[in-house]
Amino acid sequence: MSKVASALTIAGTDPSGGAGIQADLKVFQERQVYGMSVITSVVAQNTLGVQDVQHLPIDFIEKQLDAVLSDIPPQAVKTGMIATVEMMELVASKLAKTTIPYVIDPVMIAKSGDSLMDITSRQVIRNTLVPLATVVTPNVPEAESLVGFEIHSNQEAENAAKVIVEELGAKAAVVKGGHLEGEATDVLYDGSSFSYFKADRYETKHTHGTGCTFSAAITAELAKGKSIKEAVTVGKDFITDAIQYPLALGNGYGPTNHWGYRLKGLPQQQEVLK
Ligand SMILES: Nc1ncnc2c1ncn2[C@@H]1O[C@H](COP(=O)(O)OP(=O)(O)O)[C@@H](O)[C@H]1O
Ligand SMILES: Cc1ncc(COP(=O)(O)O)c(N)n1
Repeated sequence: MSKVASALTIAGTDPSGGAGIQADLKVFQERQVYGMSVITSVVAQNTLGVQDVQHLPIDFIEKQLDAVLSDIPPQAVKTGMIATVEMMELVASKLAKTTIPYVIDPVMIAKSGDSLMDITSRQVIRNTLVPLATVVTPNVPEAESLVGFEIHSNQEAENAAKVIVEELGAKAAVVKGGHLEGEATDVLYDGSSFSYFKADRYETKHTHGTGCTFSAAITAELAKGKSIKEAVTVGKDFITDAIQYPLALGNGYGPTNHWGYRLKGLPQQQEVLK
């Protein structure tokens, strides 16, 4: 009997399937990792935006965490949408008792512009969850919020990654360049050196869930025992293929293609822009 690695995502939902828990579980499966999930908030959203959010009661989130952690301890954990201070404190108290590799995607605002984390929590995440992280994967606005200065270049992204590690206490940080100009370049700092992960930038509006997909792939690789640098390399390839072979679903910012990597080498699909 072969033993499969397992990974846990603690996040909000996306009934349209492109982001949040639904995206994470698809990516875990694609990376041959057994996926588990704890839901923090139920979100009524689609490719057009967020229509409504219901946070689950804190004691019920705790019951879900205890149910999973006491029965099938994962080899890696990721958090996505953790909207409130209470939720951050709960998750931090559980993860502080473990040594499981932990990826934080500090989800703050959806691609549609809707807020997924309240303003106070954006400050509190720095002191609660970030110090526990193996890797933090902020996009540019999230990194700016974490470090308190603006990022317009790869050099400023490097500075931000360094602050997240050396001042906020994460083991490593990848500042993603999806929101910058030019190539889609992400900067990793692991406490000793910087690594650059570069890909062509594709002209597409189907970027709903890119951050979730990237961080879930990194989590899956850490669960399999890969190093941080190896995991980010796989995550970058995985998200690039997921963006490169879009599905053209929905009427807004469509989801990425979570099996895009299987199409590697084929001509890029034609987008059907609606
Ligand atoms: N248009 C694009 N073409 C290629 N890669 C992209 C594109 N947009 C984002 N990426 C990549 O997707 C990943 C997620 O980045 P980003 O979109 O910035 O995150 P988020 O979803 O958190 O805003 C990063 O590796 C980034 O470089
Ligand atoms: C529940 C949930 N979590 C995260 C995102 C962010 O998605 P993106 O990766 O497009 O910023 C989202 N829209 N919904």
